[in-house]
Order: sequence, then structure tokens, then C-alpha cells
Amino acid sequence: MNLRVGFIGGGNMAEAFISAFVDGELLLPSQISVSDVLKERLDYLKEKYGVKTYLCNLQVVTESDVIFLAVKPQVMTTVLKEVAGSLYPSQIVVSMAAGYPIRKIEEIIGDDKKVVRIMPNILVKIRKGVVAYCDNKRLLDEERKYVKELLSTCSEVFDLDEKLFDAVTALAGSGPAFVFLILEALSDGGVKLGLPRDVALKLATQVLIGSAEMVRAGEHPEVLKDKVTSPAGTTIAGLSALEENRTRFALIKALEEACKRSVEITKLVEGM
Ligand SMILES: NC(=O)C1=CN([C@@H]2O[C@H](COP(=O)(O)OP(=O)(O)OC[C@H]3O[C@@H](n4cnc5c(N)ncnc54)[C@H](OP(=O)(O)O)[C@@H]3O)[C@@H](O)[C@H]2O)C=CC1
Ligand SMILES: O=C(O)[C@@H]1CCC=N1
Repeated sequence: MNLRVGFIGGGNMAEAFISAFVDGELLLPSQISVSDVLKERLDYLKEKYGVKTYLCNLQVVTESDVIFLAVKPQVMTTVLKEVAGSLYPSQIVVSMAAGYPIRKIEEIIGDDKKVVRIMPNILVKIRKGVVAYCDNKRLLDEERKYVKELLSTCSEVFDLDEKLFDAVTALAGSGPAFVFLILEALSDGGVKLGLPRDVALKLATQVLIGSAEMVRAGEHPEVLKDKVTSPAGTTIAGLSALEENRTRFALIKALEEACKRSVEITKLVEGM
């Protein structure tokens, strides 16, 4: 299968996918079309990736077999109502909007349409993302396979029940922002101790990458943590400060709050 792919909304996530698809040579720029309300944004995407761009969302619908909806959840209802009459049951609609359920999409465009809901993260841009995947069972096996292949070129794809999407949104969707904050804070700590800013950021980044790689290689973080921590040494002094400041609790709470917000967004959009 070699389908035409469209994006409605040409913001951060659309660019992350476009960049991954084009740079990964999975799709030709001529197979990709994008629409947005901002002409400057479209000019930027056309110049950088060579994709086709339109101010009209319906043009993307006309030109695409797979249509990614990459607008904010609060804009989804308007966009879905706009495109509903132009969609064919053969087209595949892929929504990445946080908190926007499949049943709401079907309510607007019809439950005869092929609908996929994903929760990606910004790391797809460098083809190291994760994507949670579910669909409304209307896709043919080969279509489902194609969409997942497309997504797996830039991410690890997890088949998950839609009821887990609020939790996945918190951990995987929002997660990179929490990690960027941690990286920034570690760099600041280094600067406070006298390290040059660029050295501090590079050290913090390498520590994070290496630590994640060790966990990925199979050892549990708790075991690894103990290997770093000498009796009466430096690490336990630092860990003790983290515990005193309830760092674990703060991270758990961050995920709970992000998840709660995803549920709130669902309630909000269901009233639209
Ligand atoms: N950013 C992330 O890391 C992640 C985001 N998501 C989801 O992806 C979706 C997109 O997020 P993100 O890329 O960050 O958002 P952005 O705001 O960066 O991109 C959305 C784009 O859509 C444009 N837009 C607004 N209204 C319309 C319209 N009616 N028709 C066409 N385009 C329109 C916006 O223009 P303008 O700015 O002028 O409004 C903007 O350029 C969201 O639903 C979000 O929940 C999911 C996982 C991760
Ligand atoms: O902040 C948000 O709402 C979006 C969804 C997950 C990441 N960014």
C-alpha cells in the first residue's frame, strides 16, 4: 500500500510526523498535504519539507487516503463538522487529540467511517516516539497494518484499549515535557555548582540517555540506583534531599493531574 497522507492542522505534532515520514524516506513530499489557518506556517512547512499546503481543510480531505487530525481538542468538533460531508467511508481518519474519544468523532462524521485514535509524543520527530493505538474496528486488516507500519517508522506502537488513553496521555504524551523540565533542573544544579551552562546541559543529557539505555537493557531502576549509592557517600546525600522534597510524589502527582485534565477535556468536548 502506498497511500496519500494528509494533515489538518500544521502545528508541532503535524511537523513531527511530517519530518519523520519525509526524512525517513517513508513518503515522498508529494504524497503529503497539510492544511492550517496560518499561511506563514504553511509556507514554512512547504519550504522545509516540500509538502503540498492549503488554507482549505477540505482540499486535504479530497487529496488524502489517510487524514491525520492534528488540531487542538477544542478545535476538533468544528473541524470534524466542516469535513464530515466530504469524507468517504474508504478514507481513514486518524485523530491524535488528547481527550477526544472515538465515539465523539463517530457522532459527528458517522459510525460508518474508519476511525483511528492515537496518542503520540513529540519524540516521533526524531523517530524515537511512542504511539498508543486503537481504532473503531472498521479498518480492513491491510489498512490497519499500513497505518501501524506508518506509525512504527517513527515510534514504538502500543495497541491499547481506549480506556487507557488518559493515562497514556499523561505518561507518554505529556511525559517528554516532564523530562525536559528535569533536564533543565539538573543543568541548573550544575550551573549553581559552577559548571559552564553548556557543559552542565551536555552532562545532564548524557546521564539521562545512558540511564534510560541501562534500564532498557533489562535492569530494574531500583537495582541500578542501589549500585550507584555508596554507604555514607555522595549519592545517598542527594537521594535523601530528593525524598525530603517528595520528588517521587511530585512526579506521580504530575501524571495524576495530567490524566485528570485529559478526562476533563473529554467532558468538555462531549458538551460541544
Ligand atoms: N504537542 C504534543 O506534544 C502532543 C500533542 N498531541 C495532540 O496533537 C494535537 C495537535 O497538537 P499540537 O501540534 O501541539 O498543536 P499546535 O497548536 O501546535 O497545532 C495545531 C495547528 O492547527 C491550527 N489550527 C487551528 N484551527 C484550525 C482549523 N480550524 N483548521 C486547521 N488548522 C487549524 C493551529 O493554528 P493556531 O495556532 O493559529 O490556532 C495550529 O497551527 C492536539 O490535539 C494535541 O492534544 C498529542 C500528543 C503530543
Ligand atoms: O499538553 C497537551 O494537552 C498535549 C497532549 C499531550 C501532550 N501535549
